[in-house]
Order: sequence, then structure tokens, then C-alpha cells
Amino acid sequence: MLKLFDYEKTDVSQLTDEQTAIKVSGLNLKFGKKQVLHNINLRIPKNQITAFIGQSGCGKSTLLSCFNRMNDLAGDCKVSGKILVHGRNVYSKRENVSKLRASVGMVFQKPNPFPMNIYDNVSYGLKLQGRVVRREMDDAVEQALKDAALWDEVKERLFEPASILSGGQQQRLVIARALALKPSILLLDEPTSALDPLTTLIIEELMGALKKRCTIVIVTHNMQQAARVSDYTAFLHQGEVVEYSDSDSLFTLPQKKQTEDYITGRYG
Ligand SMILES: Nc1ncnc2c1ncn2[C@@H]1O[C@H](COP(=O)(O)OP(=O)(O)OP(=O)(O)O)[C@@H](O)[C@H]1O
Repeated sequence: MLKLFDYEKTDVSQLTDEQTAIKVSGLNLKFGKKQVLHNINLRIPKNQITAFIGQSGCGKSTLLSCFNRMNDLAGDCKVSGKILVHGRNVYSKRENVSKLRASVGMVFQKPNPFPMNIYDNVSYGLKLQGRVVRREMDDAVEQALKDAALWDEVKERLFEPASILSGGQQQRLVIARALALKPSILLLDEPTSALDPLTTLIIEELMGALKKRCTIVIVTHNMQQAARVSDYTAFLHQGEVVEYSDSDSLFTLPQKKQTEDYITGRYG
């Protein structure tokens, strides 16, 4: 299978704690009376790209959002089970959710720059953390924009509104905003579905470069994209993980009929 990046296969069921960025055990989630996630058990490997695929409404984004507790923002959400991020139980009462969201950054389908200039967008989180020494801030903004492969395109216009950027540039700006906080994990929820094919390729190549420094989990409807960029893929159906393995195996030799039907387009 044509891969965008080199990778070594590991059996995800055999990952050690040392190799694991996120460990999910017995996770159930309800919105009101509706149960959306059912007994999820999986380990997300460190410094790899893991994709979640499955039909619309199967719970991909909900599962992703558990990793930095974004679901807390949806009023009637009840979670049971355990999620360890680098060994820390993120649903413990003592968890500092702001710190968690800085170390587990999230990027959504629609680029959402703040209504401010490019520089302020990238430095926003750092300012909230109280780091205000101007030189340090300048260096951090430059580094984050370089890491997001955007620096060369914006270095002459850092103080212009973010809204003047193209959709693909805005998405990289939002990635830079997350990277400025030096996250150990980056959650990408359909990050390219609003972008053209060339810009999509730029973001996919960026993911390959970023996985050296952080673990990436991506939700995508695009199976070619999952096969191209991800090292591991989990197929979800109605809130359950049906199959989870290295992406080559899942896309070429699925073990479950449901997975095969989905990836061959027989449903969904
Ligand atoms: N805040 C919420 N309140 C109530 N129900 C919700 C909420 N968020 C999601 N749901 C429901 O949870 C289920 C799973 O939604 P989710 O967005 O996780 O699916 P998905 O697989 O990511 O779908 P898509 O591919 O369409 O984005 C859906 O039935 C959805 O309606």
C-alpha cells in the first residue's frame, strides 16, 4: 500500500505502557439518556498517527474529545471508565483541565482563528499561561509558525488579521496556535475536509513531520487519507471499536466483515 511516510508495524494489542500515549479502559459515554460510546478499550501509540474511521454518527469525534475532556463542555455528558494520558487519569477530580487541553491540543474541521492578528492568534494560549516576556513570545510564535509550515508565508504580515489568510493557511495557523503550547498529543477532527486536495497534501505532510514530536490522533471520513497518513486505524461502528490494527493490515486484510464492508464502500 502506498504510504506517505515510513513506519514500523507494532501489534497495538501488545503495546507496553512505555509505548502508549493514551490508554482507554472500559470507557462508556452518554449524552443524556443516549449512550454514544460502549466499553471502549484501546491504546494509542506514542509518536504515531492513529486514525478513527467509521460512519457518520458512530462516535469518532466524541471519543476523540474525551482525550482532552472537550465533552465536558456539552452539558449532559456522563463518562465512566478510565482514560490515562501518559499514565495520568484525566477524568480524576484533581485533573487541571486547562493544562490538559494545552498538552492535548485539538484542531477542528473548520479553521477557527480568533478575530485578531496572526501573531496574537499564535501567542494567545501562551499569554493565558502568563508568559509575557516579549522576546520569548516572539521566538515561540516564530517557532510554532515554522513547525506548522506557515512561517515563510506570513512572516512579513504577522500583525495583519488572521481572516486575510486562505482556508489552508488558517488551518495551519490553528495548528500553530496549538503547537505554541508544546502539546504532547494533537487531536485532529477532520482537519482537511474543508480544504482542496493540494492544501490537504500540505497538511498531511505536516502531520508526518509533527509525529516526531507529538502523538497524533485524527478523525477522517477520507479512507484514502487514513490509509496514506496513519500508522494505525480504528474502525468504529455504533459507538464500539470493531477493529483496530496497523493501517496496512486493516485496509488490506480486515479481520471483520463489518470493517471490510465499510472500507469497500458497501455501506456508509
Ligand atoms: N453534545 C451532544 N449532545 C447530544 N448528543 C451528541 C452530542 N455530541 C454528539 N452527540 C451524538 O453522539 C453521536 C456520535 O456523534 P459524533 O459526532 O461523535 O459522531 P461522528 O462519528 O464523529 O460523526 P461525524 O462523522 O458525522 O462527525 C451522534 O448520535 C450525535 O448526535
